[in-house]
Amino acid sequence: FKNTIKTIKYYVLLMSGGPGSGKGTQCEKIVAKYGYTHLSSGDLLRAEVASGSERGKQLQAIMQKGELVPLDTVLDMIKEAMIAKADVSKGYLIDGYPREVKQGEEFEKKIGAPALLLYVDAKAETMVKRLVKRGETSGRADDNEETIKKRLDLYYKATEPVIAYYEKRSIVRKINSELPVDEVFAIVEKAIDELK
Ligand SMILES: Nc1ncnc2c1ncn2[C@H]1C[C@H](O)[C@@H](COP(=O)(O)OP(=O)(O)O)O1
Ligand SMILES: [Mg+2]
Repeated sequence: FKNTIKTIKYYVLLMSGGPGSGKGTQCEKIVAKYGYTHLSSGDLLRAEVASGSERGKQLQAIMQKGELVPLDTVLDMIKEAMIAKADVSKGYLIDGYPREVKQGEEFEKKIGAPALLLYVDAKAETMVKRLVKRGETSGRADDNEETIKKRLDLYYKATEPVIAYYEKRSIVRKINSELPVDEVFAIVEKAIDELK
């Protein structure tokens, strides 16, 4: 690659929040309005597996055993995807990463400091309700009540501390995601526009 990550001066926005809080829904609207490059760590991993590459095969083996994909692998994939879009990107929207404080620290070291963290916040009860409903049509194996409980536990244990970590730098904007989608987006827009 000709570009290094140093040439990437654009905004990095992190999208954080619990499972079912509405991250994906808001990301879609952000992309439509601002044209940012949307990178979802889960999508990147699944695409790598689907490509049949050597790394994809290794990832698949790890995931089949139910183990965690090494932190460096996920981060390298995000970084490569960022570099690949460096010439055309207006900014990056990173969805679902970092999942734990360690991942946030590594992100800083290898990529840089994000400009904003949108903390999409909904009550546990609301997230469960939305995921159960999403599970009726999503075809996602993890949208069932038992797995949802585990994902929520992991979120509160590992991911919420990430928000506290960035709060110290005052880049966190808390978004009330109990509201209807368009009202949530109005708050998101305000937070992004304040950056400019
Ligand atoms: N503000 C809102 N009000 C009502 N339903 C919402 C909502 N935001 C999202 N949803 C619905 C859409 C999905 O079926 C479900 C989960 O949303 P999602 O965007 O897929 O969440 P996430 O990506 O955070 O897991 O909830
Ligand atoms: Mg999502």
